Amino acid sequence: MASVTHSDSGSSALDRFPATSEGWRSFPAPAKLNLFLHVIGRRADGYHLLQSVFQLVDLQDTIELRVRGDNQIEHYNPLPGVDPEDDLTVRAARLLQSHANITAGVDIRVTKRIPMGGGMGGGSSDAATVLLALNQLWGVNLSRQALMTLGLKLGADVPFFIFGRNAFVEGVGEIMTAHDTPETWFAVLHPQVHVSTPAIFKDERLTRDTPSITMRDLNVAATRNDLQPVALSQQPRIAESLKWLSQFGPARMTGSGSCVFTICASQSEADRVVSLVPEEMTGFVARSLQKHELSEFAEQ
Ligand SMILES: C[C@@](CO)(OP(=O)(O)O)[C@H](O)COP(=O)(O)OP(=O)(O)OC[C@H]1O[C@@H](n2ccc(N)nc2=O)[C@H](O)[C@@H]1O
Ligand SMILES: Nc1ncnc2c1ncn2[C@@H]1O[C@H](COP(=O)(O)OP(=O)(O)O)[C@@H](O)[C@H]1O
Repeated sequence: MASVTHSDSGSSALDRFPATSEGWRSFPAPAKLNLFLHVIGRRADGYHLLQSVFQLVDLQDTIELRVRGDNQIEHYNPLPGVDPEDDLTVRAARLLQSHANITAGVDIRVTKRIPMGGGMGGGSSDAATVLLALNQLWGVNLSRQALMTLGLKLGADVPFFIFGRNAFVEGVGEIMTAHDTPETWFAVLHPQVHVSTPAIFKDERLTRDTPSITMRDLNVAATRNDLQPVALSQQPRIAESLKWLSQFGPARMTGSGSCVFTICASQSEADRVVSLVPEEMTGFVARSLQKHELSEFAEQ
């Protein structure tokens, strides 16, 4: 185990994220879209075997961190409805602290922009950013693979954000193959409903036997989101958003919902779609990213 003090200096990876006079550094936590999501089986422990392409997008939360000399972990601005001890940022910091026997602590502030429970991986991305940033700030220097294994304990989407590149994802979310995707603009609708991921996976109507595909044969047009029919039946407002967005092109849900998206030919087309969104819905434009900005915070 690393013997660590808060070595918040001398690391070139941190230079792009300078500290304020009060010692805070700001780090991005990008969202993801699932370009498709197939459920191909179920493990003995009930977790589902998935195949999906995960796409990083430029909608981001901001995580501010300030290393402490004592071992306390303090969340400065808890999210409404989330106990600070349940917040994935706090859980990520505690997990790394105990895993690596760290004697330092950290103060945490989160600025939320990614819709919660929207299937865009916000909580998982926040956790991944904390793991990546503290890997540097606390001088832990875990490898990318070790951080991904640790991150999986927090949630199935966390390893992807630590991997840091668009990927064909398999297993329960831990098997990753880099998959380059074209520069794309997305129009995204948030139906303002929260979908419970466990409730979707538990639903007996869920398709769990989609045939496995290989990345080489991947034809995104021939794919789907197997969680979508169940989410639509649980939350009719998702169906309304999907119907509205489908006027502009093929639209589908991301993850376990509730956000839905369509691919646009250009930024101006995405802007146009979002400008037409009716008042009772919320829409935004998202641009594809090729890489997580913190990807060099863990060694290969
Ligand atoms: C469906 C996906 C696809 O990206 O995303 P989201 O919509 O949540 O972003 C993920 O696999 C979700 O990941 P995440 O939100 O981290 O889920 P977790 O906290 O790990 O799991 C919540 C619950 O969902 C079920 N679950 C999750 C993942 C999986 N492969 N099989 C499952 O059966 C389990 O019942 C688990 O207890
Ligand atoms: N930092 C966090 N950001 C968002 N949600 C969090 C966070 N920490 C814990 N959660 C919990 O995780 C739930 C799902 O979060 P989120 O990642 O936003 O959705 P999804 O898994 O659909 O992408 C939230 O409703 C909330 O209770």
